[in-house]
Amino acid sequence: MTAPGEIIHTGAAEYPGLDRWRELPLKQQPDWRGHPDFQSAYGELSTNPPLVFAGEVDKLKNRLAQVAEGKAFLLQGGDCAETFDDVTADKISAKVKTILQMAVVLTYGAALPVVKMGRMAGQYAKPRSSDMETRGDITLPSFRGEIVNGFDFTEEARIPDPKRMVRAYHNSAATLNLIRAFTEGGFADLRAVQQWNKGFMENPAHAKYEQIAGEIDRAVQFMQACGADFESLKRTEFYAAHEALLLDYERALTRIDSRTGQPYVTSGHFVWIGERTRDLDGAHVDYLSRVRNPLGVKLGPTTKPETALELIEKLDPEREPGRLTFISRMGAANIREKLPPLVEAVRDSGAKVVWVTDPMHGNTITAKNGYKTRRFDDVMDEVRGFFEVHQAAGTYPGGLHVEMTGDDVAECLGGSDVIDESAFDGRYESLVDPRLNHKQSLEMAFLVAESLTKVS
Ligand SMILES: O=C[C@H](O)[C@H](O)COP(=O)(O)O
Ligand SMILES: C=C(OP(=O)(O)O)C(=O)O
Repeated sequence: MTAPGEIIHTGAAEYPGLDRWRELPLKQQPDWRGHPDFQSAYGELSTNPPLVFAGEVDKLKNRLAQVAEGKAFLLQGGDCAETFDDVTADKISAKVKTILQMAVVLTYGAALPVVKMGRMAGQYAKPRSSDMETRGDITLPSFRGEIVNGFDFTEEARIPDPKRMVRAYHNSAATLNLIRAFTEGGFADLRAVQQWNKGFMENPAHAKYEQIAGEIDRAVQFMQACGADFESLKRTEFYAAHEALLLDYERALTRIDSRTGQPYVTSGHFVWIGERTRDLDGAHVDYLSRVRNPLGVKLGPTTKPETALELIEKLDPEREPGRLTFISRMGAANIREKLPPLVEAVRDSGAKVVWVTDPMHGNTITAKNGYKTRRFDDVMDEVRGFFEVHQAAGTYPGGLHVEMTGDDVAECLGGSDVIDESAFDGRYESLVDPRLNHKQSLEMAFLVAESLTKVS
């Protein structure tokens, strides 16, 4: 049996310091190192092929360096928690389609390239506020994402099972394969994406976006008339991102890049550290400081300016362009007060990070009928606050990070095609946090495009 923290030699990449995290406080993990299947699952992941290639990861870092310079915009979107059952062509294509649609609208608004990234192909681990969940008089371990345990409220389902990491790996591979096929194989054709957006405009609830939708349409027609190379516009880059929460999984999928001799997390192109695990002396910050991927860190309302600066020091000591993205998730009520000191401190330090807004996680409420939800108006208010703060500080609002889906779910309240609480029964599918549905996601893109048109 392996003691917690013991280094397991199963072929996983060896690199000086890479295993230092094992000696540090490690939050939000299942207690499964003694499970009879742990070693074999870890071993299998350690020798499986990487899901992404380090060269692609470097390319993304270059794209993010452009964002940090204010020359591109970043869109990160996808599920709160991916599920194994949702690894289907329909669900994946709906998500990719929605992100591409949003990206076209944002590209027009920003008049800049949009870096497209899914919370996809790896977003299987969830941090929880509480280790236990109680329903009636039964208390069981919390659901921690399908990479760890099952959602069903039974004792058996909630036992962490390391074999789930292997299933998550294979599901991520299948998802990534389809994303690559879609985005390389013609699905991303700008003209097709524009046709999908026309479908959105047919709903009278969206008439207020007519002007900007018409402008985009004319721009596409103009490009066509000028003989623009639509062949090259049939393909697009699309990157995979997830929270690097489960360090056994991330460690097992770390590989040494044969070109540079440097370690990369190969479970996705971009990984982020969550609000609950970003302790300066914790295992997550240490581990991710040692891999070469571009990294995100979530910053909630309790973040102090000096913490943001120390995170830069730890995660990006070389000040490498595109290395670090700060994803603020303050809540609509806080952003105008809490974000400015952070943005100003980072600006004054001379460090260049990408600033992204996550307008979801600070705006969670419980609906009267018990569902976890978010109001579309609060989400949009936080986005507006984000732009205002950056405008006042003379810094660049670099992107959006949203929990969304391509399906017609009812999880967040509001939007022009209004969702109210009565729609939750039957159309609420998320296993953890509420997502914007397809229409709400596009509506957000139109609203952000309007703000960007004013900024640019
Ligand atoms: O997605 C984020 C977190 O996992 C989630 O907000 C935690 O939710 P909880 O407070 O229900 O545990
Ligand atoms: C858990 C998440 O966010 P945060 O760390 O900001 O709470 C998330 O993005 O899934």
